[in-house]
Amino acid sequence: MSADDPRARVLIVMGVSGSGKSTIGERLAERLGWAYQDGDDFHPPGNVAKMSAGQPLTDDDRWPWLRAIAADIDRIADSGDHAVFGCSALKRAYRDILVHGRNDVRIVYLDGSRELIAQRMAARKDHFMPAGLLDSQFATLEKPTPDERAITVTIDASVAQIVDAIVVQLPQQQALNR
Ligand SMILES: Nc1ncnc2c1ncn2[C@@H]1O[C@H](COP(=O)(O)OP(=O)(O)OP(=O)(O)O)[C@@H](O)[C@H]1O
Ligand SMILES: O=C(O)[C@H](O)[C@@H](O)[C@H](O)[C@H](O)CO
Repeated sequence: MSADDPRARVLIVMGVSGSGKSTIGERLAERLGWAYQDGDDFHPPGNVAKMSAGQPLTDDDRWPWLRAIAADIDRIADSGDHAVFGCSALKRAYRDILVHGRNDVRIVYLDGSRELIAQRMAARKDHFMPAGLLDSQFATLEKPTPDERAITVTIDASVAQIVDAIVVQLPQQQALNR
């Protein structure tokens, strides 16, 4: 990111299920003094029921969900507020709905191996998402391309190290704003 970039108002922390979106997103928001919003809270009940039953979502299941998140991102950024959103945003077309050309909305990609994420999901309790959906999450994933100017961090590190790695990649002035 160059120094003349406008300051981001919204960061979208993306990645497959179990990559750490909620964990990292909450800590990053706390560090920046911003609100945290979880994309899972925008799913219609039918989507959650489907995933809980071990069925992957289709594009058609995801479009209305993504549009609802995009509307909330616009509301927050347009009002001059800030937030971190945790949202899988697995495909480029999904991210295009969320970002739609805004340069005050930036992507943070949590990059990790299937093995590490499967281990973390196996250890996780009280979550609707079955570990059996991880293969379909990876099959659907389109990693951000350079033109998306995403901040990419490896998740094979402590939560504090990952948050630090994100913050140092934010424009300098913003990183100091905490
Ligand atoms: N850096 C880390 N080191 C160790 N454990 C981690 C790390 N990041 C996340 N975890 C753990 O991995 C599990 C998955 O993390 P989390 O629930 O935040 O992922 P998620 O991407 O939000 O998942 P989902 O999309 O399914 O809601 C949790 O049990 C969390 O405590
Ligand atoms: O697009 C999707 O398939 C969904 O967003 C999933 O990724 C879940 O919402 C989440 O990751 C489970 O907790």
